[in-house]
Amino acid sequence: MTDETRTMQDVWVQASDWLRDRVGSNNHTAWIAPLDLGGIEADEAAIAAPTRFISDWVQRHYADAIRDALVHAGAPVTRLSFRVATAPRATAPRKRSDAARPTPVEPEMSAPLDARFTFDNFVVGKPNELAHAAARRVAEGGAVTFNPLFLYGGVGLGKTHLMHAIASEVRARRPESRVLYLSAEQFMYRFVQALRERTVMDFKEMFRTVEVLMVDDVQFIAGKESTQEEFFHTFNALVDQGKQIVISADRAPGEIKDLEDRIKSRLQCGLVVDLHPTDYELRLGILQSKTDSLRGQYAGLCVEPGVLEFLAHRITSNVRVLEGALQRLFAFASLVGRKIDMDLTQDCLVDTLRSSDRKVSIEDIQRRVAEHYNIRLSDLVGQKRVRTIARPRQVAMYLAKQMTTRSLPEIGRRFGGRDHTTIMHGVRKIEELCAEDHSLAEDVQLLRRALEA
Ligand SMILES: Nc1ncnc2c1ncn2[C@@H]1O[C@H](COP(=O)(O)OP(=O)(O)OP(=O)(O)O)[C@@H](O)[C@H]1O
Repeated sequence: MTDETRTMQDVWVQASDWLRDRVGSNNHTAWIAPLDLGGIEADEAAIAAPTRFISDWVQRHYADAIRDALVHAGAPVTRLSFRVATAPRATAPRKRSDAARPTPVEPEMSAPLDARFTFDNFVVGKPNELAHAAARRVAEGGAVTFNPLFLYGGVGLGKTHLMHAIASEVRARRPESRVLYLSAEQFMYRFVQALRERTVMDFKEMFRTVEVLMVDDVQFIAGKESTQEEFFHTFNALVDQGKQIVISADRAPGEIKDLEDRIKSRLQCGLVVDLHPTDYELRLGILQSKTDSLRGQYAGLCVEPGVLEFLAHRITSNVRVLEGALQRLFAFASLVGRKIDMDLTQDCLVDTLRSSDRKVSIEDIQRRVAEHYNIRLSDLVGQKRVRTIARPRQVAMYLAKQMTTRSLPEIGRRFGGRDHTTIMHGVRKIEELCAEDHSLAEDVQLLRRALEA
């Protein structure tokens, strides 16, 4: 071994240790440990990864961290190049070439977990309490009581947060059990790669030997036939073995278009839980919790009374937007040296507040439609079937579907606990009628404009 390679290894060992703190030890094992530092030329470091998948993932998620780590270890690099190494690595912590066959589940199969997405950091309120309880139940382990756990809900309501929390908790409680967490997109990507490289048997074997399989955003496989087929078999094999499966999606299984019926019905076999849109109390709770952690980052900054209540009241779209607004307030206040009060909030969040203003709620729609047709709101959401009430009700259902991001089951709930198929029927009916009935089409346009105003 030459001096030069020894030095290179020293640099890499030091950088790799530093990265462990930065990315967390699970991510380190999965993504950093398999890498090698091939060499440094001028200001460019050559990083060797054992597979294309790892190489792509690391480039997308850890390039900046690796650059920082190398600088920290005394190598002033500004650029990285990646290559897939075929030769056995000299200092590999996990040498693939040493293994007689691949370990049943390679750590790199699992996507990295965000260390902030834990149960401790998840604020529980009425809209998410069932999803939270079910997620906790799965994370605790023991006999599998529902399989799969299917979590669904609109954008930014905490699905991924709960998925990561389950995976982290299982790994912490039972480090020996293999938890595989990945998005449906990664599942497809790996499957296609296995087809290309003729390693489908390894692929099957790897998936079928996990204890807990977690697939995020499963709606992604809709319309992708071979991936669906493979997913179906993987799913069945794991359920047969009594292994836990957790799935998330942006809508209920029955509502995912272009998903095979047999998969839909499989997904509905376990516990299907909806993360409801947040209510005021939950938003306020989340803001308070995030404020506590931001105070740690921005020492000396505090939030004046009334600001969090104002935000919880005005930003109702989703938690991601709420979080982003609060972060922006802290960053802005620290930059301009002002306190976080109502004035600063109005100055800093003009755009966010304006776009929230444009949001229409199902309640607004119902109220407006009831007024327009001169019927009582209670009748609009009630059970009467006379045409003079049933038709306006369908108009309101149609507008709710068109003008809000709420799912059909969610709309059904707001219309006196109706089934999502009833809502779908109502929406279609109005679509059809509008094509032939001008006065109804005009009514709908009028209502829409009034609601948007
Ligand atoms: N109840 C909650 N408590 C604390 N943070 C939350 C809660 N719900 C959501 N968040 C935060 O909101 C952000 C968005 O959540 P997450 O990424 O889990 O959404 P999602 O439902 O997976 O949405 P998408 O479908 O867009 O990926 C995250 O930063 C998450 O930590």
